[in-house]
Amino acid sequence: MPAERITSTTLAAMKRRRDAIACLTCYDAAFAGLLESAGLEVLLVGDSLGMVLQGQPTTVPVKLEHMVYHSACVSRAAARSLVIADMPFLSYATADRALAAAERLMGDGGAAMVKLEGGGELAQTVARLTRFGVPVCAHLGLLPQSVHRLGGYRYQGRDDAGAARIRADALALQDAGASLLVLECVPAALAQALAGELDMPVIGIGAGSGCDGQVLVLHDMLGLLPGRSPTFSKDFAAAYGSVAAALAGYVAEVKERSFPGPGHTLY
Ligand SMILES: Nc1nc(=O)c2c([nH]1)NC[C@@H]1CN(c3ccc(C(=O)N[C@@H](CCC(=O)O)C(=O)O)cc3)CN21
Ligand SMILES: CC(C)C(=O)C(=O)O
Ligand SMILES: [Mg+2]
Repeated sequence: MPAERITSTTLAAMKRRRDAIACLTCYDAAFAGLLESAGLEVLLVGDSLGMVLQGQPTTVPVKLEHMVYHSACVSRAAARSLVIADMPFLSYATADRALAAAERLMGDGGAAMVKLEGGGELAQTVARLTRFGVPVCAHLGLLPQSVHRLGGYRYQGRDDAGAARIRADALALQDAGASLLVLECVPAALAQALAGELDMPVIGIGAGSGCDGQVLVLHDMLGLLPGRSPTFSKDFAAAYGSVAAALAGYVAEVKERSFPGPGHTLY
């Protein structure tokens, strides 16, 4: 009998038990099988695929079609893990567009949750999605789709005003119905405080070890992008010697909260 599917309810229970959530990005069926076997609870079909698979300079050129295709590849091979699909650039610029994008990502792509980048300005959109049965993961801190406004991939929430904005955004999105939060490139102290305050689990990337779980880009943690991976990432393939061992080592280090260590925590 197949094990029960992981949902946002499973992840909320893990948070309450202080059981760390292990997540990686995943873009195809072969890796989906390996990641699920290694014990990853969450597979994120990230729009990072634009940079990692397509060789684009940013995630901005990624299209809904691309996300639907890769979500379908991953979800076909994942029986138990929660498959989250990124909504690409501007595909959730209005609530109507977001509902149409969710229809494709879940209906054709087989995703069980969608993720969108932004704060309180998205509360109405998140409320509409969740009211119609679309589980939503929020994404705060460094927002790669806003790289042309931000001027680069830099840490966010480093001053009091920035930290207060991220906190207010997180509370607004949780109130609107978001059931998960990815916090990218914020100081570890801020991420730990938010994880303590919020009911929804907080999955960190470059946000220290005080989160409820961790996510990395698969190709970074497998050392497939030498010289092009962020400092907060770690080459688990170099540390463990094979793909399967790297995935198992990542899950173990996330669960025992030894990753990210001080060397992978910038602020
Ligand atoms: N391969 C890859 N890994 C990622 O983690 C990733 C992507 N691609 N594409 C989409 C976004 C972009 N991300 C990035 C990209 C670069 C940095 C970076 O170079 N950060 C600097 C810190 C800058 C600062 O000090 O504020 C670093 O040294 O890590 C961070 C996140 C995270 N995501
Ligand atoms: C880095 C994660 C959080 C992401 O959004 C992506 O891979 O696109
Ligand atoms: Mg993304």
